[in-house]
Amino acid sequence: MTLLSKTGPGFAPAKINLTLHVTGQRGDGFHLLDSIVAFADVGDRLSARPAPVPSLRVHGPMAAGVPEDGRNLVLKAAAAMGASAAFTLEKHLPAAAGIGGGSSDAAAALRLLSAMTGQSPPDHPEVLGADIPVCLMARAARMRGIGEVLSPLALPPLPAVLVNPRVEVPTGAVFAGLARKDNAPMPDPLPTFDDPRQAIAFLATQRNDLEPPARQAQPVIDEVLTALRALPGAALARMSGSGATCFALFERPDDATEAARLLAAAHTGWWIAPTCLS
Ligand SMILES: C[C@@](CO)(OP(=O)(O)O)[C@H](O)COP(=O)(O)OP(=O)(O)OC[C@H]1O[C@@H](n2ccc(N)nc2=O)[C@H](O)[C@@H]1O
Ligand SMILES: Nc1ncnc2c1ncn2[C@@H]1O[C@H](COP(=O)(O)OP(=O)(O)O)[C@@H](O)[C@H]1O
Repeated sequence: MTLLSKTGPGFAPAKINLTLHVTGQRGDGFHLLDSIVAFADVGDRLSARPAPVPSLRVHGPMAAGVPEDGRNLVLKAAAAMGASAAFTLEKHLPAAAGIGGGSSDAAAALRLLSAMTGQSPPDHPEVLGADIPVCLMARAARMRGIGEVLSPLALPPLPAVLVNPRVEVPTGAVFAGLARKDNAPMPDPLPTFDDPRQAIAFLATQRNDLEPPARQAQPVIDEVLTALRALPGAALARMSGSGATCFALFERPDDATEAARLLAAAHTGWWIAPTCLS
């Protein structure tokens, strides 16, 4: 299990798509989305110090396989700002997992460089990655367009358990596996939620359209969803983003903590994090 406190511009929280409707496709192949996005209190930690040449060192429990060269979104973000720093990234989130780890790291780099240089982040961060605008905002939002159209959303804090079965799912391949690209959007405006129970009841009527193609590519996602649905107090279980990370929502934080403990005992190879989404 992993647990981190949520503070500072270098904190790169996990992004969770509580819903993810694919409503169309642009001429350039990118898909139009309608998604409720929330952020966890688990995440990576990025630090930066001024340096004449950009560099990156990655360490931490999920560092294996994460590139330290120009392929890393942290260095791509620095290049987009025309700024230089020596970065250290403490990696706690699994990569290629549907929780925007790389995007959240890139957003943290933009925040840190902005504070360091006084420059504003780029006007179109979606050019770096569709999830980067919402990760720059790092608070609950309705996300539309390909990810660049954002409206802040008031969500009650939602106790949750995140689970990744340690298989990587490439985002582009999951979009390519969609049977339909013109699915219905969410209602507009969205309802308001006074408490977790109301929010969960609404979310249960919505979808993640990427779930069927991701489950086809990685059947272990079915096993994760079944295990989450069997947990005491789990009110809703669903996949985030293009997978394979799934989440269960609870009405009470203690139930999420206990559920994560039970699951970690039964599945020692899975990445499991109790959290609160907001
Ligand atoms: C699906 C989502 C939902 O939040 O999350 P993840 O599964 O990545 O966490 C995001 O839209 C992913 O955003 P991000 O991971 O930044 O994607 P990008 O690097 O921009 O694009 C990777 C590939 O995904 C496809 N893509 C991505 C976003 C989008 N709106 N339409 C697409 O078709 C494209 O094939 C693109 O080449
Ligand atoms: N800082 C980073 N952390 C993790 N992966 C990164 C990072 N920068 C670039 N990548 C590359 O981006 C790919 C997608 O990673 P990630 O953003 O974690 O996935 P997802 O978009 O599914 O949430 C990985 O396969 C990895 O090679």
